Amino acid sequence: MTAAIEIENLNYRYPDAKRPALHDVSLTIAQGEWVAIIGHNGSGKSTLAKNINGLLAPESGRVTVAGMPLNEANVWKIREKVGIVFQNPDNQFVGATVQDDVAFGLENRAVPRPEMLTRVHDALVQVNMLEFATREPARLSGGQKQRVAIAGIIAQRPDIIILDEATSMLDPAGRSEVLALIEQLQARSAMTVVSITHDVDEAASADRVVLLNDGEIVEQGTPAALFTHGEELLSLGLDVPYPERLKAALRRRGAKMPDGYLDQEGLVKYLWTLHSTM
Ligand SMILES: Nc1ncnc2c1ncn2[C@@H]1O[C@H](COP(=O)(O)OP(=O)(O)OP(=O)(O)O)[C@@H](O)[C@H]1O
Repeated sequence: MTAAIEIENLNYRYPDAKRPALHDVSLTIAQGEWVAIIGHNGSGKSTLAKNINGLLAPESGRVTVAGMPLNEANVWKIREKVGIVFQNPDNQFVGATVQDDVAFGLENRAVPRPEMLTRVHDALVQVNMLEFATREPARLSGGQKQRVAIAGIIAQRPDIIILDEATSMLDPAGRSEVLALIEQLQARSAMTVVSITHDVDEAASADRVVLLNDGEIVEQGTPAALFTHGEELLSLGLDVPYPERLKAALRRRGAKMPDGYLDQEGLVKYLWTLHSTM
């Protein structure tokens, strides 16, 4: 299977910066995979995303997206394959209504009107926002706004969706709405998802987590493998998922807790077994 994204020995330095923002980064992301990129502020996450869709050009190294080498000749074709959802839902709206907004990217690409209507309808169904089609985006909740932003992207049928801190400005309800949607999209349409995030709970939903520190990949693996190194993550200024924090707190109070990573469901099951042996 061809990789969705292949990054080989990528180096990037901002003009006049003393240190490179990315140093010798190599990363292959399979089609249909969900990879979360985590790291403290300034570790290079956004710079990496901008190197994937050609907003920045590497100093050295190679980036291949959907089988195409990223270069001046391919950059526009590649941007059609990669949709990015940004952090602030309020900065992403251009349409007066939800449906206009979702149609905007298609109008720009001169998609014929009947096809455009079908795609807008389908995208709104997928994000469960069809009943809001004629509403003003400004009046929606944060989670709903991000779902509309995602509809605008999926209407364009990209192969890859990058979430650049897309849930960080949302309240917990909005965050879970958007995460549930991403999980569905990935499962149903085998879309490749790259989520750049500070939110370890979002990272815990991914297939693989990549940890960046000072522009380098310092660790990667399944969320279960990575989050068992809770202490190390904390030392890098990162949080650990709630079940791991609860586990550590219970251990401090003398409860016997398993060593391996537990997601929320696993922790609940384990707590029941503790309860039934008390
Ligand atoms: N436009 C710029 N010009 C110069 N240096 C920059 C620029 N943008 C980012 N940097 C620097 O590059 C490094 C990586 O920044 P980047 O924004 O990629 O990190 P990040 O992990 O996305 O951070 P955050 O979580 O705060 O968004 C940092 O040292 C940052 O100060």
